Order: sequence, then C-alpha cells, then structure tokens
Amino acid sequence: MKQQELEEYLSLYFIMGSVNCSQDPVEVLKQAIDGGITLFQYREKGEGALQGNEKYRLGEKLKKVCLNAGIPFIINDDVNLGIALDADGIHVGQDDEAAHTVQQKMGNKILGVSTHTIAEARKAVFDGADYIGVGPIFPTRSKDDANKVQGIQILQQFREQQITLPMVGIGGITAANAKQVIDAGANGVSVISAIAGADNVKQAALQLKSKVL
Ligand SMILES: Nc1nc(C(F)(F)F)ncc1COP(=O)(O)OP(=O)(O)O
Ligand SMILES: [Mg+2]
Repeated sequence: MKQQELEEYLSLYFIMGSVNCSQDPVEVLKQAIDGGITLFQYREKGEGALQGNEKYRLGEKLKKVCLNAGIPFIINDDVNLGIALDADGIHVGQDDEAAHTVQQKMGNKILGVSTHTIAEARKAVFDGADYIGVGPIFPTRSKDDANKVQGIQILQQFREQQITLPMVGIGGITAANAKQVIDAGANGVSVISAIAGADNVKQAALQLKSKVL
C-alpha cells in the first residue's frame, strides 16, 4: 500500500473489542463506520476478553462489516488470528511477536508497531513497519498496562528526529484534544472509548472526524 494512501486510512483509526462495548460490537462498528472512521482494529484484550472460537467468530463478523464498507481490517497482537482471518494487517507492541518476524509472515499486509521512544520508532522503521502508534498521548482508561503518559511533544520529537513514517497518536484521545494531536505531526488519531463508550457512537465518530480533517 502506498504511504499516502495509508496516511489517509490512519485519519480516524477506531480500535475496539467486545470488552470496550456496552452493546453488540458488530452494531458499534457499523455505527462507527456510518460516523466516518477510516480504519478499524479488532483488539480483543483485557478482563473478560473472548478467547478461541468465540474470538475468531466475532473477528469474522467484524471483518465482513469492514469488507462491505471498504475499510481495512487490522488485528491486534494475535498474528495467527490475523492470518486465519486473512486480515489486511497486524498491529504489534514491544512485548508481542517481533515486528520483523511478523513482517516476514504477513508479506505485503499492513504492519503497525506500538512505540514509546525514538529508539523504538527507529527500530520499527528498520523492521519494515508501515505505520507506528505513538503514546499514550493522554491518560487512558482502555489499557491497564499503559506506559507513562507522553503528551503531544513525543509526536513533535519524532518528526524533529526525522521519523517520516505514517504515525497515529493513541491514548485518551477525544474530540476535545484530537486536533492538537494532528497539529503535533500525527497523520491520524486512534481511539477506543471515545467512540466505543459513547452513548451515540455514530455522533461521536462524526465529531472526531470533524476534528481530524
Ligand atoms: N493496539 C494498539 N494500536 C495502536 C495503533 F497504532 F494502531 F493505534 N497503538 C497501540 C496499541 C496498543 O496495543 P496493545 O496490544 O494494547 O499494547 P502493546 O502496544 O503494549 O502491545
Ligand atoms: Mg500488543
């Protein structure tokens, strides 16, 4: 995928799993797509997360929704699930399977890597990542083992250090602070609870979309 095309997909990157939803995750995804999300990541993680066949079956349903909407479908952490579902890409963190081995397994699929320092960002570039997630930018409720809060300056620092790879900010991003993340140099914002936890999912996505365009 061309860098510019991926940068557009990264604009409003919705991440969720059943744990993040108070209603049917398939309905939440459909409403988020109606609200203008540009990329989706299935992240089935945390207390009460689905396992095995249930995890696979929900992934299958969510992938079909993305396929119908022309939205790339990314799997978090679970490379085998990504391969089994023929996902459009995989996102791995520093403690997941090594990015360079995932790159070898996934060929021309999208490879995203979580980074928290310039050294990790440089390594992700070296390992062939197509984009990096940078954060947590603000305090987050969606990740109980999150690294320390970085603020938007980490995004500015990465660009100043010539990291030109597409990058998304992640961690506590809402409609109120999304614009500063883009202004600091991110190509897009990744959100979980700001959309999945909203009373009106479509409205929440629309509001965020208006801040990142
Ligand atoms: N799922 C993610 N997606 C992104 C993305 F860039 F896509 F927004 N950035 C970061 C993460 C965090 O992934 P997680 O598996 O919870 O933690 P870790 O990074 O420690 O593996
Ligand atoms: Mg991970």
